[in-house]
Amino acid sequence: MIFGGPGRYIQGANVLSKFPEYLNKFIGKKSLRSLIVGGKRSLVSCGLLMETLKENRLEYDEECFGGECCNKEIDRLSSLVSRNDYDLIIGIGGGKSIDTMKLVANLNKKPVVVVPTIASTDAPCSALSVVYSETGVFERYEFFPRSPDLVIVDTSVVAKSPPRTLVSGMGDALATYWEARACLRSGAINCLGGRTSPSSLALSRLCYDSLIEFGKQAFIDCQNQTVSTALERVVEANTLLSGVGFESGGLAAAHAIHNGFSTIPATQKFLHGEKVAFGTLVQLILDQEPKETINQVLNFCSSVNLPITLSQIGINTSKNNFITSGLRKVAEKSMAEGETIHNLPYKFDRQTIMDAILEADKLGRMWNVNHN
Ligand SMILES: NC(=O)c1ccc[n+]([C@@H]2O[C@H](COP(=O)([O-])OP(=O)(O)OC[C@H]3O[C@@H](n4cnc5c(N)ncnc54)[C@H](O)[C@@H]3O)[C@@H](O)[C@H]2O)c1
Ligand SMILES: [Zn+2]
Repeated sequence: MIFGGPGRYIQGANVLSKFPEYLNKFIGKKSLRSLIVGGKRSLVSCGLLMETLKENRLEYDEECFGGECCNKEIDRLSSLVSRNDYDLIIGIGGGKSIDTMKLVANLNKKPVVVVPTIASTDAPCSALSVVYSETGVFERYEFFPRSPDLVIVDTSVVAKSPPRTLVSGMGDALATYWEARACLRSGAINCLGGRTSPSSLALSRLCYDSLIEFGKQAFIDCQNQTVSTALERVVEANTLLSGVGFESGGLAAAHAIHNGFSTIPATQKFLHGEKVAFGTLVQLILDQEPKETINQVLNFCSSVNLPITLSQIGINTSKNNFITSGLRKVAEKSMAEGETIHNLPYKFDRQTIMDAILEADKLGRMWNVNHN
């Protein structure tokens, strides 16, 4: 088995004020010239980071992220790094800018510090990036020899982020235990090239249990911009536990179904974790999980507004040609060679996957009718 994790993971309210101290302690250099890259809103939300760098006379340049982790953006930022020979790369924001900067840092053999400003995915801790086309269609996973050197999550920044992004992170984290368990059962190879470790399964389970126990309260606390125990526990679940859990545990159907949905343009305005949540439901159906488990997941999703039907991820099954051609495209993409759906302990044909997607939608619609 192979188990991996970030060099150091730091989480708490206002931890960004100690950024120089952490750099010194964990990156091991006193004077560094950094490139900071993030989206406009994430750069604004990290004012404390910039102030602290200035106070400590640490040089940095800021660059705005273009919005997609695609070859064009990777090349643009990579040439900026090689032209200026920065000592350190700081990727801030959501999953896309973080993935881009992990990739850029690895291409240029520079240390990378990740500062998530939203707890929307488990991208911060992993040693891989997900690359898309310029129009947002999933292309490939890029794997690196090392995990990020440092991940710093300031929960006072996350508490002020849009609650929908925290919820999306819960959707991404919801899949982790079920996917890792499938990999352990099938003996699949995890994202690091080894077998799933029991430790990663235990962390994935803690991730799932944290969501069930604290998810709804964390959602309320984020709406009130309050750093609370529930928020801390969910940020840890979304970022650290899910990150280590999926990477050392392995991915399976939930993420493959998500990648399948990337072929449907109407789903692209929905966040990664929102589609992964629906993919989790599909995997539970493929896994023939008992009704109680499926109901627990449906109940959790609806308590935090995670999608449980196709229409909640933008697909109108009665109006467009989803049933006649879209559904087949989703199933085909999710079954492409190398896709993580093949990590399930049994083999499926395309029809079974199409049926499972429709069954998940049916259960979700019934749940909404009976509980709203
Ligand atoms: N590498 C991995 O291990 C891994 C794991 C999971 C997901 N991912 C990838 O992550 C990506 C999805 O990430 P995402 O859901 O975070 O989307 P995203 O990166 O597009 O971010 C969502 C939105 O939040 C905004 N945002 C960021 N910080 C903000 C703040 N403080 N306040 C307000 N808005 C803010 C961003 O500008 C963006 O518009 C996908 O490409 C997915 O494949 C990668
Ligand atoms: Zn994910």
